[in-house]
Amino acid sequence: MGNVIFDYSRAAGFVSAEEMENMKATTMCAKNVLMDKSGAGSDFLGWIDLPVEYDKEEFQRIKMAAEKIQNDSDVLLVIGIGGSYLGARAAIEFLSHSFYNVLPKGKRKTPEIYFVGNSISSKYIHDLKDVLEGKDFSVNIISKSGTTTEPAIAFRVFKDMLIEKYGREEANKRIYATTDKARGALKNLADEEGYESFVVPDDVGGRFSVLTAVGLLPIAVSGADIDKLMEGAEAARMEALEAPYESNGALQYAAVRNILLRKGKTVEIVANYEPSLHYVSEWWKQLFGESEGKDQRGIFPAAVDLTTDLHSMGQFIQDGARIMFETVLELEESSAEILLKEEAVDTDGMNYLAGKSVDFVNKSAMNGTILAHTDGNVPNLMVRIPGQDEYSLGQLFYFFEYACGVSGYILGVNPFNQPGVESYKKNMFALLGKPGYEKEREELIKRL
Ligand SMILES: O=P(O)(O)OC[C@H]1O[C@H](O)[C@H](O)[C@@H](O)[C@@H]1O
Repeated sequence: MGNVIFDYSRAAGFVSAEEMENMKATTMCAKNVLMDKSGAGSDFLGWIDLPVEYDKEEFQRIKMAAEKIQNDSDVLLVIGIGGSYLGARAAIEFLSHSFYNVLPKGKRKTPEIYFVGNSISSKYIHDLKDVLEGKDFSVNIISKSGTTTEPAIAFRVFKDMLIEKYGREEANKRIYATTDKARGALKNLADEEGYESFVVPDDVGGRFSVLTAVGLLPIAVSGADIDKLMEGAEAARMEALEAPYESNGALQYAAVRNILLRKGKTVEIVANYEPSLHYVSEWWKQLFGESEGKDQRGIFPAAVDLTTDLHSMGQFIQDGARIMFETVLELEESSAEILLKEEAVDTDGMNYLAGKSVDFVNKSAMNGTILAHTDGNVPNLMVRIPGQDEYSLGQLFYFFEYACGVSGYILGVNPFNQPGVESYKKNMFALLGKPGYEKEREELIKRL
């Protein structure tokens, strides 16, 4: 089985071997701070050992719950936001059929899976209720704090719908709560109602939680092999912890992005050439955005889907303000082969591609774009993903998490908190009239 590879050879004109060597001491120091647990946010480092020290008993329960949901539900609703949402969605979209939810029965043996509670859209909730009509469904409510507004609202709606359909007792058997092991509103409710519960460990922050029950239960319901996912993460952990700087992809990625930042490259664009990687990019954006964007510092994490966005954002990347570098997620081998045929009349001028595969065209577009962007002064980094499978994805998740921890310490921030997220919440609570926010409400209303 192949390994996820970090390759910055295409950025050689922007990052020299000497600069990399000069960054070694800083990077190794950041790594040591991470491993010694001596840095800021060190209460949240449980993710480092997850691939080897996860709760095996709970892992079995996750598999059993997934099997029950597969057997008694046409649909699973996954309710969560941020780190309680993006990892599962990234994995399911990457590992499943591109049209998973609409495949005819027989072609898909596992339930349809919909994500809700990741916005406050009435229309979205309303329309999802229509989808559920006449279908058996279960709910996985995921919230570490148990008090996040978006999932709490969605949970109210769909819990009601479950109770109406099945009665309270049966509804409670169809609700799976993933939350804090001992505290919080959701934990209390789960205990009172007897929902099957899974744990978000205290020392694992939301954006680092994909390899806990937060990600694993929905991923298992989709039919993906969560053992292989953990094995991939374990392999990447071994490399991240043990390989020397010169051959350690995660450390090198952390070093290169900080070298580029110090040269004024304040935006990193993750680019993929496969639609099924779209949510991996979204997951990556939260990981790096919440970890590094603080104290008026950080690299702004952006993402494009290519070649789609070459017809929209491509102009800016090639030719706009020179503030960015690009990290290409390259899927080494497509999981499907489509061959182009020769047509009798070559109206569209595409006959020169007859006999070639669509993936050959995609890879040529990718290689051409990398050279064009590099020529346009956008340093290009590559992360090679060996295959569209669980083992590769487990590696990819861990690779980015580890690089993120090290990179945050190089930057000099606490990579494991997110104080800035509270500001909008305070204003929203005040405007909603939440008890305790009366004074803030008065002030805000004057400003509106
Ligand atoms: O799991 P929860 O407590 O509901 O949190 C869900 C998300 O919302 C918060 O506002 C944080 O910014 C995220 O880091 C977190 O992943």
